[in-house]
Amino acid sequence: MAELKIGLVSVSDRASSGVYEDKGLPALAEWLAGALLTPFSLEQRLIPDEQPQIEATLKQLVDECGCQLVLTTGGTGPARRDVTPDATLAVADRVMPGFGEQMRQISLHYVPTAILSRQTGVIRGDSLILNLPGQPKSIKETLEGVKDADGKVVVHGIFASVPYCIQLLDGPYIETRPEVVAAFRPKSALKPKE
Ligand SMILES: Nc1ncnc2c1ncn2[C@@H]1O[C@H](COP(=O)(O)OP(=O)(O)OP(=O)(O)O)[C@@H](O)[C@H]1O
Ligand SMILES: Nc1nc2c(c(=O)[nH]1)N[C@H]1C(S)=C(S)[C@@H](COP(=O)(O)O)O[C@H]1N2
Repeated sequence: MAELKIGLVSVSDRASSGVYEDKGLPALAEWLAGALLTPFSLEQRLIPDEQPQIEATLKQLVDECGCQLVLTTGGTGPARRDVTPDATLAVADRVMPGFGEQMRQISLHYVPTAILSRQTGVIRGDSLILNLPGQPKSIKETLEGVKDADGKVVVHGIFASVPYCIQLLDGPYIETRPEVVAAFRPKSALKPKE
């Protein structure tokens, strides 16, 4: 089975031009390091809000680098230069609308403007591409979901569904730290204990 390779794309005019420091890529990498038990490698890109460049980056990460999962952050809103979902849909073979729906559900627990994010999820080839909002704190929020004071899950994070999705796309078997995010699979899809 191929090693798990994850592409990270931070889409930001200001971070990519040095106006401010990029916090998107470090937040994604840090969250994954804390959440995944399965070894993985990263391909990271910091690019401006330019649709052709976003499309080319997504294609490269999936088609050339072999990333089974690509997470983008930024550029999902309604502003004229927010084009990440448009680029994502342009390179998609199939749309996975549930990811965007679930992220907006989660984010409504944090900000009333959650509905302004056009974020989506798609499949290209055998890879899953997911758009997260640009606010660095929204990365943990959307991947992990909403928990109460005792750590009990109130709204499932989208990452709970990612390992099974990758498995259905014939990718590696991904295991997570349940205290961060529990990966859900039907019993029939669980790997037998060694
Ligand atoms: N890569 C990033 N690093 C640090 N902070 C970010 C980053 N991307 C977004 N933010 C923060 O989140 C806010 C909302 O993100 P959004 O993607 O809408 O950015 P923006 O206003 O389009 O600007 P830009 O593309 O120049 O980051 C930004 O105003 C900024 O405070
Ligand atoms: N979890 C979470 N989701 C969020 C936000 C946030 O702060 N946290 N910001 C919202 C806002 S204000 C906007 S405009 C949209 C789009 O943000 P983006 O353009 O940075 O992707 O995401 C929304 N979703």
